[in-house]
Amino acid sequence: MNAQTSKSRIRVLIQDRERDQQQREAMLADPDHYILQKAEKQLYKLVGVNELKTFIREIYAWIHINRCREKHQLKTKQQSMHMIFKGSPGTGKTTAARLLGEMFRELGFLEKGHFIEAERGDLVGEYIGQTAQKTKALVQKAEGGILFVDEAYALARGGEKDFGKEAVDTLVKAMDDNLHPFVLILAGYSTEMNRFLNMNPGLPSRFPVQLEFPDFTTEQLLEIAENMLGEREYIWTSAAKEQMEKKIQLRRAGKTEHSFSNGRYIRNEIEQAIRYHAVRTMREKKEHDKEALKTLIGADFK
Ligand SMILES: Nc1ncnc2c1ncn2[C@@H]1O[C@H](COP(=O)(O)OP(=O)(O)OP(=O)(O)O)[C@@H](O)[C@H]1O
Repeated sequence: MNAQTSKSRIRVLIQDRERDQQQREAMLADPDHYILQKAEKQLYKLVGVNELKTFIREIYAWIHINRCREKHQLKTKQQSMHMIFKGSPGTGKTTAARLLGEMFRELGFLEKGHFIEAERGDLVGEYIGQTAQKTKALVQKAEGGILFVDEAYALARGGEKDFGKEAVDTLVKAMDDNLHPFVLILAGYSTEMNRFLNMNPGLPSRFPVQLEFPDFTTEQLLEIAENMLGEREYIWTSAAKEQMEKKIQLRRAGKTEHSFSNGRYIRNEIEQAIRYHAVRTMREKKEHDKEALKTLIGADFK
């Protein structure tokens, strides 16, 4: 490292330390406000998902006001936070669940806020007694955090005699256990989730929070793409954007319901374009200027 680089590195470290100190002071002065500001920054990065944004703001307000009420010796009561997320693939359900885990931890609603993702195979066993054991073990792992069950309706696949029913019953029992709190999120496509909830009349009322994650419009997908590029320090030309727009339209048209994977499709396309850009740039020149290193063109989205 030469003298100039080490000086600038030290400057960055000092700046980092000063920023940390400022953050600590802001946090100590008004913790709830600080956490809300931090969350707003993360929400700002999410495109669409208006129901989720409204819900998160409600949670902040509720927890904050509860703390104020406590100071005035007014009653506060815990609310059940188990949730249903409905939406197609790639509409942000997992992203939202992870974000909620982090926020619940910061707000003191959950002790750890960690995220455990499970599907039918993780909960359901093959012989009598195994399902309850497997499900309880997962719930234990999720204690203090989020248990996210994707494609939850798969638990009802085999009907009354299937072990999936035992998994649902075990989950329901664990949900009411206030001594070992966790947040259960059942996720999946809207139609299948509605059918699943209708088949289990005791379930809907146990999930007071039900959020819809609608498919993104083409404009929203382009905005997501632009954000992803920004995060990775890339930009794109208008021809590249047009090319991406065409690809989205074609892709969507060729897909049946639920098979278009929204944000995940965009992430894969961006990552592929970045690889194409690397090959093209390497082939074109030996010396690369900054502009060329960060600019994706139409051909990168071929
Ligand atoms: N609202 C959003 N704003 C920006 N990016 C998003 C948004 N929703 C999803 N993404 C991005 O799309 C990708 C897929 O999202 P995610 O895994 O959360 O979807 P999902 O609904 O859980 O999908 P699946 O049901 O198939 O598991 C991630 O890279 C994520 O960052």
